[in-house]
Amino acid sequence: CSQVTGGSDSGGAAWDKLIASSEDSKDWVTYGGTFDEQRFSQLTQISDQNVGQLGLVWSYEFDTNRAQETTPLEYEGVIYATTAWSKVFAFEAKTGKLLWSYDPEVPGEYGAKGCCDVGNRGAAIYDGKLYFGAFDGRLIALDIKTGKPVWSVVTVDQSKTYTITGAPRIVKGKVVIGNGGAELGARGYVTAYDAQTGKQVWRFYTVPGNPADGPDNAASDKVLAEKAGKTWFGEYWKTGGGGTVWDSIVYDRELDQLYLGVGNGSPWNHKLRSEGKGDNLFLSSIVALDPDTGEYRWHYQETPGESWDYTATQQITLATLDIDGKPRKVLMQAPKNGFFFVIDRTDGKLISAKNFVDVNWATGYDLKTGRPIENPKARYTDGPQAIVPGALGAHNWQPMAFSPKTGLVYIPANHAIFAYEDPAKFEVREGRWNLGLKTEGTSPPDDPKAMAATRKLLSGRLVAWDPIKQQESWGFDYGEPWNGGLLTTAGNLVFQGDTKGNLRAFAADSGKVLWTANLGMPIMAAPVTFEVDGEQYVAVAGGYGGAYPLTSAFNDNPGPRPNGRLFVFKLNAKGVMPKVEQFAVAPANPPSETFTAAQIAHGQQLFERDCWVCHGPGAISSGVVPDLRRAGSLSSAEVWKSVVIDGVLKDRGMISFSKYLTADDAEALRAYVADRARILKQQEAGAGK
Ligand SMILES: O=C(O)c1cc(C(=O)O)c2c(n1)C(=O)C(=O)c1cc(C(=O)O)[nH]c1-2
Ligand SMILES: [Ca+2]
Repeated sequence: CSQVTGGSDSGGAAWDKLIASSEDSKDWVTYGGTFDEQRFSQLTQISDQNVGQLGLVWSYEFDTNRAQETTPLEYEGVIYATTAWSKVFAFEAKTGKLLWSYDPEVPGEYGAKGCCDVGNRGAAIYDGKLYFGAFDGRLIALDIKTGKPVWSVVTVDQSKTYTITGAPRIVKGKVVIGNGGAELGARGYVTAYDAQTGKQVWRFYTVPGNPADGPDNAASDKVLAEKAGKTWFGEYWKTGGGGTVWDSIVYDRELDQLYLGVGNGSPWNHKLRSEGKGDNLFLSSIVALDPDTGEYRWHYQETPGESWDYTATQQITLATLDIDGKPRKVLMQAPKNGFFFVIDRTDGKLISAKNFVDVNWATGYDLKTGRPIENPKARYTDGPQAIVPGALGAHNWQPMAFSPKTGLVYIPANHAIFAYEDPAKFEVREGRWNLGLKTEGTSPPDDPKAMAATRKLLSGRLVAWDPIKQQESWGFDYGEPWNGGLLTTAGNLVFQGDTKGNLRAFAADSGKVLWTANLGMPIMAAPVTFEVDGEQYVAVAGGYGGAYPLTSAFNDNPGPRPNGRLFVFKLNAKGVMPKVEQFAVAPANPPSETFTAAQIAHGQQLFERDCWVCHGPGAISSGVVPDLRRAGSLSSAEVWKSVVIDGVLKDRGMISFSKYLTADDAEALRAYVADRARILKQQEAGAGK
């Protein structure tokens, strides 16, 4: 195995400078560390011999307790970190001194447009500027020295439910950015802008639009007309079709090619999206483009006719692997659907695919056709099905890492099942979730024994995967899914954080745990490493949120959550871990009044339609947003209505639902949550609390 190096890039002096610093492991200048997104550092000062002496240099408390997903960048002694709500901070790496910060002031109500919290995964550095996407769809360029805005463009139709959570990528003088929104209804695309001016260069739509509207006048017109259009049926455009590129965008310098990781269908349910017919290109695909023009080169579709939120947006890693005695230029991906893909990046042909976790939707891949061999029941067309991996994915946005030294890929894997069922009726609800699934009647059971049995089906694992043999080399188990992203180094190390706040260093070859520090809060983000003045540092952001905490009733800690923090380590540093405030959990707060059974039942139906996606199934929250069973507002019909109908908390993301709910509906919701609070109170009393 070897790193991807060389290539004949022609992007001018600034581009050459970025390439040079990306290849020098001293700085961490791109999202994935290098252009090949291996998240492998050549630095060896911190190694398997001395990692036990790693200590805290400094930490910095951010001003938000929402999802912290950032991969910080480090360039010439300065760390640049993004936070939830798309804020940016610049620190002197050695001391933690804040040099500047920038808040794009994303309107709080925009939070309700996100499927999966208001996180931001990172920024891009180029030619004296720092580029990042704001949650409300803006792409912003800051002066890297001062943090002052240089230009800003709106990349989406802000009247719709588009969001940006992913990092922009730099390609030869252009900034490329995608967007998210396919749970609510979106048509995916990426856009390239001139890095100097913010002027649009090209746009590529990943799925066809409404044929009645004619071509888009975009780089994708030809391939959508000639190839993709034929694979769609019905009135898919009513919900946009999906295919959002919300995370991975990778530039291949050897082949001068851009790869997009394309997302799930909108709605999820293939039957409702496309009459159950057709592959629906380019959903759940990796698409290769000409980076100069945005024109299509090839694609490989991982999940044809996607129906489970199986995105192919997950990290795309480039490498050269020796396969059957021949060096092959490959890309590797461990997408949501649970199979590890090795793909020839010269032509998009599937080389191998093997499941890296338990899966039941398919038994394998036919290497001749490149298609999955599906379990005939997986499409839930004849009744509900419990499918694994579920919508959370066997692997989500948490970055994986590849060490050319060990030849292993380190995957932060989830084991999480999901029940899919056709709805009785599907009506598009503009601005809200449009999955095309039955969500009513899917709340978790109250019986603690049944809850415990379900909880057992959820776990996580660090999988050290051999991509040539397509088998696990070693693994490390976690009791919960949603653990942190990965970093690997030439010092034979792998770093990963977990949901319990433990940051560990493992021996990259054997998996032996060599060092652990507890940061006092869950860690989802990936660590990075860099060198300043001859000393190697490791940095990672702590903080919880994102898709799993919001939509799961099985979080081990109901919150409220402390603010996220950036932590920086080096050898022999003696900094004391900050005392992270652990908030007391408020007791259940059922109001004394009684509600009718009809009210409660109606409220449950509405909750299971509109509320669970943030406040948790059965109103059991992760504490990332409030646990309503414990909320003060529950005691007062008036206060409750002021929130749900009048939108008094819209600046915190809790918009007015007056478009979707009447005042009577809001009161029914209060009745349901009150009932949930009453049950929680009984459980608390039973537990002697
Ligand atoms: O379909 C989409 O457009 C879209 C967007 C995003 C996003 O932008 O964060 C996520 C997802 N899907 C998704 O399926 C998912 O599991 C997910 C997790 C997260 C997160 O930040 O924790 N975002 C997203
Ligand atoms: Ca999605």
